[in-house]
Amino acid sequence: MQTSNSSKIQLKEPITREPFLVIDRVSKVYPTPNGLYPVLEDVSFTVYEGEFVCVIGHSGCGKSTLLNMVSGFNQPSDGEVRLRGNVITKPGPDRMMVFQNYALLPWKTAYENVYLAVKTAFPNKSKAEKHAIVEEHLAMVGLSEAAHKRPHQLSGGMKQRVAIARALAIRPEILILDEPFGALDAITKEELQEELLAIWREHKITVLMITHDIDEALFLADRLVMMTNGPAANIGEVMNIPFSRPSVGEATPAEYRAQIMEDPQYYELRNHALDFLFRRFAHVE
Ligand SMILES: Nc1ncnc2c1ncn2[C@@H]1O[C@H](COP(=O)(O)OP(=O)(O)OP(=O)(O)O)[C@@H](O)[C@H]1O
Repeated sequence: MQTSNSSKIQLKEPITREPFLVIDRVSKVYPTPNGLYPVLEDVSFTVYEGEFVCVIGHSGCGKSTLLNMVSGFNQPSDGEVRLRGNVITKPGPDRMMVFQNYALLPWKTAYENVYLAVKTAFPNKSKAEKHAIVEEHLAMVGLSEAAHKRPHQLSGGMKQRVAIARALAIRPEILILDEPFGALDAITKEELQEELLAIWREHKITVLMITHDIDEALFLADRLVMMTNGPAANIGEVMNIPFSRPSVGEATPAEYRAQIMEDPQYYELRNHALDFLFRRFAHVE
C-alpha cells in the first residue's frame, strides 16, 4: 500500500513506464455567493497506459471535478492535466466519458446512438466502415439483438451498455467513468463489472473510474486513489491492488471474482479502504 502519491508505485503489470495521463499540481476553486470555495488543492497523480484506476472518496470531495478536468469539461484554477504530454484544454474524442445517468438520446435507437458518435468522430469513414464499428461495439457489450430498441425499451443495465459501447466506439485513449454502475441493481452491476473487465483485458484500454463501492474497485482496478474530504481535498492514499488478473482463456471475470474473494488479502485491503473512509477521513456533515 502506498502512503504518499509522490512515492514510486510498483505496478504489477507495467505496460510502459512513460507517463500517460498526468494530473500535475492541480487546484480548483469555485466562486460561490459566500466567496471562493477551494475544492481540490495541489493534486498530483500519474496514470500509466493500460492501467485501470479507480477513485473513491466521500460525496462532495471533488471526484467529478477532477474527472471533468481530465475530460476537458472543466479547467483547473492552477496546475495542468496532460495526456501524452499535451495539456488538456477542452473535451476531445481521445477522452470519452460515461456517466451514471446514461446520457443517451431518447428518440434514437441503441444503434443510432452509437452511430451518431461514430459519425461525429470519423466523418471521413465510409458508411460501411461506420456500420461495422457500431456493430462491433454493440456486440462487445452483448447488445446486437437490442440494436434497434430505443432507450425507453431498454433496462438500466442495457442503457449503460449502450453508453459504454458508444464511448468505446470512438476508440478513445482513455475511458472516463463517473460512477457508471451506481444506479443499477446488484446483479446487473456485477454483470456489467465483469463485462467491463473482459473488455479491458482484451482491448487493454486505460480507464479512470469514480466509484463509491470498494468491492467494485478491488475487482476492477490496478490502483485505488483514495481522496481526503474537502474543502481543499487531495489524494490521501493510493492503494496498489495486487491481484493478477487471469488472461483471456484462463478464467472468466466471474471466476476471477470468486478467486479474489477467497483471498485473505482481499479483506485486508477492503478493511484498509473502509478504515480510510470511515475512520481516518470520516465524513462530518
Ligand atoms: N460549478 C460549481 N460551482 C460551485 N461549486 C461547485 C460546482 N461544481 C461542484 N461544486 C462543489 O464542489 C464540491 C465537489 O463537487 P464534485 O461534484 O466534484 O464532488 P464529488 O466528489 O464528485 O461528489 P459526489 O460523489 O456526490 O458526486 C461540492 O461541494 C460541490 O457542491
